This record gives sequence, C-alpha cells and structure tokens, in this order.
Amino acid sequence: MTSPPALDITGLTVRYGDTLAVDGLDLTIPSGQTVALLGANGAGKSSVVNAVLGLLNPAAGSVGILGRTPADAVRAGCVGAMLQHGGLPSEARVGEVLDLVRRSFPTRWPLDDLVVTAGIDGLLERSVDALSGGQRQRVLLALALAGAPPLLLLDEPTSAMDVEGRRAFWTTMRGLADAGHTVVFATHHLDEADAVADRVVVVAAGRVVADGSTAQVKARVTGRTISFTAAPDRRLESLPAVTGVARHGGTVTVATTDADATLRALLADGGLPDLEVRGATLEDAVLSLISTGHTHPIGAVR
Ligand SMILES: Nc1ncnc2c1ncn2[C@@H]1O[C@H](COP(=O)(O)OP(=O)(O)OP(=O)(O)O)[C@@H](O)[C@H]1O
Repeated sequence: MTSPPALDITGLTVRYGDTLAVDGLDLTIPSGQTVALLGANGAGKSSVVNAVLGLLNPAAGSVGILGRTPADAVRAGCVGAMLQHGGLPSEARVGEVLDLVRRSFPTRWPLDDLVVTAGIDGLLERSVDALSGGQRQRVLLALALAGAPPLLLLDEPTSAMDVEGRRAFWTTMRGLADAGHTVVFATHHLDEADAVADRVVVVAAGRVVADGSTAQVKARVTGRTISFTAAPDRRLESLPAVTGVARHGGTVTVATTDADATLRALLADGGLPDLEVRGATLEDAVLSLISTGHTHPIGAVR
C-alpha cells in the first residue's frame, strides 16, 4: 500500500464574507518535498496555510495531512507551523514556553538538538518580551519543531530575520528536508524560493497558476533583459522585440523577447557601455505569471 501524501488539498475554497480568498485550489505534496508558495499580497497563501491547519472553516473542499483531517493531524503532532502573526505568551521565559509546548506532543524533539536546530542557544532564560524580531521567529521555529512533525508549514518565516539569520534558517530547513521532513513555505523572497525549494507553486486570486520546479517556472518566461548605461533621452521603447524599459539612475534595463534582434538594433543605434544580458529570474517569471493571470498549471513535479 502506498503511503498518503504529506498534504492533499482538493477543491479548497475559502471565503471571508464577500471576499473569495481561495478559489477551488487543488494541491498534492508528496512526503519529502520542499515547496514554496509564491504570489502577490492577497493572493490567498495565508488562507491556504490557515485552512490546512484547521484554523478556519473552508466554504468547500477538503484537506488531508498524511491521510488525516487537519484537527487530527495537529493533535497527533503531524504538522508544525510558523504563522505570520504567531504569538507568544507574554511574561514567560522562552524555556518555559518551549517546555510546555513540547509536553503537549506525543513525540518530542530532543531539547538539546531542538535548541541547536532552531538556533536559540542562549535564549532559553530570556523573557519572550525581550526578543528581537529575528530571535522571536527562531523561537517560533523551535515551537513548530517541538513535536518533531513530519510536515512543516511556514508562512513568511524569515520576514524579520537579517541576512545571516535567513541563511542559517534555510540551511536548517535544507537539513530537515534531507532528513525526510516535508517543508511548505510561503514567501515574498523569491531568491530564497529559488535556492531552497524543489518545487514552486504560484498562487494568484486564490488559484494555482503555476506549479513545477524552479527551472520549469523560469522557462515559462522566454524573454531576457539587457542592461547598460544610457542617456535618459535615448529612445528605446520602439526597438525590435522590446517589451518594456525601466530606468534607474543612468542604468537602463530593457526586456526583450529576442535579445539578438534588440542587441543588433542597439549597436546600430549607438554604444552599449556596461552591457549585461541575463535570462529570466524566478522573480521575472512570477511577476509575469501574476500579471498575465495564467489560469492553467504549467506542469507539476510529482
Ligand atoms: N480575516 C480576514 N477577513 C477578511 N478578509 C480577509 C481575511 N484574511 C484575508 N482576507 C482577504 O483574503 C484574501 C487573501 O488573503 P491572504 O492573507 O490569504 O493572502 P496572502 O497571499 O497570504 O497575502 P500576503 O502575501 O499579503 O500575506 C485577501 O483579499 C485578503 O484581504
């Protein structure tokens, strides 16, 4: 018998009054994948995460976590979460909160290892009210891991972390993924998604508009960008294959569907100091997918 997927979402629909936040979303994530949920503000990512955790009642659809209902899965410690507005009780010490949460789970992550994994060494005696934003997020990670959950749901987990903290956080996540945990995270840091996720799911208006490896999603955008230094009055918009022009200070970035044709015209038209040509980044791809409102998934990694 095959084991059930880590996460199985079918026809999920979430409404807040008249607002349709999630619109019949389907998503199946096998165990062991690291999946980034991407999308603009208000796309529905947090609503999906909250529905998966059983924190809101969907208008329609179903959620299965390792074959269990959300409530069952949370009770059994199958899922750990870091939420965007995750709170900590005030006037308590970090160690006390961690101890309390660990004791509520049937399986507990060994404390010494948990402290190292979450990077909260030296914080256990600290009052939760005296934590910096990044330290608070690391404590929330420790709480999410306390029950040694096979599935981790992270909603913008690094939003308050500095560059070093983010790097350490994702190194930890990669280690957890290598150890067989399923990691699903929502983020606006597309560089993180590109570096960490083996699958990205782009959500727009409560639907999946792209689902695949980062390479597959990037390949969806065929264009390139050409950057160079140019005088502000140089006319570029009407050159062959140009789809957009952005100016920052003296640097111009031209988006093109045919870099050769655009470059030939640019060279005939004048010099190209500080020339740089690059392929689409994940950010270009996601922006393009969101702005064009594609409605068909572009191929899934299963
Ligand atoms: N509690 C709520 N009451 C009413 N509307 C809500 C509520 N929560 C979310 N919404 C609306 O539902 C839609 C989806 O919001 P959601 O927070 O799920 O998006 P998101 O992709 O997580 O956005 P962000 O990236 O800004 O966190 C938005 O239109 C939002 O305004």
